Amino acid sequence: MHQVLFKRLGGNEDIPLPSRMSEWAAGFDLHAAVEEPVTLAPGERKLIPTGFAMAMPADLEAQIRPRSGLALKHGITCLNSPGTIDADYRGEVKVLLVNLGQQPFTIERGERIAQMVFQQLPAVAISEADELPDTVRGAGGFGHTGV
Ligand SMILES: O=c1ccn([C@H]2C[C@H](O)[C@@H](COP(=O)(O)OP(=O)(O)OP(=O)(O)O)O2)c(=O)[nH]1
Ligand SMILES: [Mg+2]
Repeated sequence: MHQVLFKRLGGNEDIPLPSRMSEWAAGFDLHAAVEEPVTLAPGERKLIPTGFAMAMPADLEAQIRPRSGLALKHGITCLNSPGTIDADYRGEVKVLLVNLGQQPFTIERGERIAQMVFQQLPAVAISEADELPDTVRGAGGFGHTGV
């Protein structure tokens, strides 16, 4: 079990910490810590605060992903999906929402706007090489096997 610390930031005692809505949910839902309702016009993007900062073990990352219900019903998604929370980030976690729908969408304080999924990262060390090992695919990509 990985221990992740959430620190509620001042004035947000009423905002729930990220939580799973079902026992085996992959994502912890994030709540908007906006002081007043915020409206996104069609095509508009805004950075929405969540009211907490966090600390997780160094081999974890957290991904901020859209909620499919908001995407389907209102065209609301995360512009930088999936957003990346680095293990050494101690600032407020924020969600970059964009309205791809055709109607304005208003975010109320406390509303669930996105979800956070934790991932374990492999240890990686990079080194420069003059040659790379051959493969059957080689440099083929971007649909070279057909559609
Ligand atoms: O949706 C997001 C994406 C990022 N962050 C925070 C946590 C993350 O650790 C930090 C940096 O994010 P990222 O590496 O994606 O952005 P960057 O443009 O590379 O900024 P930096 O130079 O600060 O790494 O910003 C969020 O709160 N929400
Ligand atoms: Mg970065």
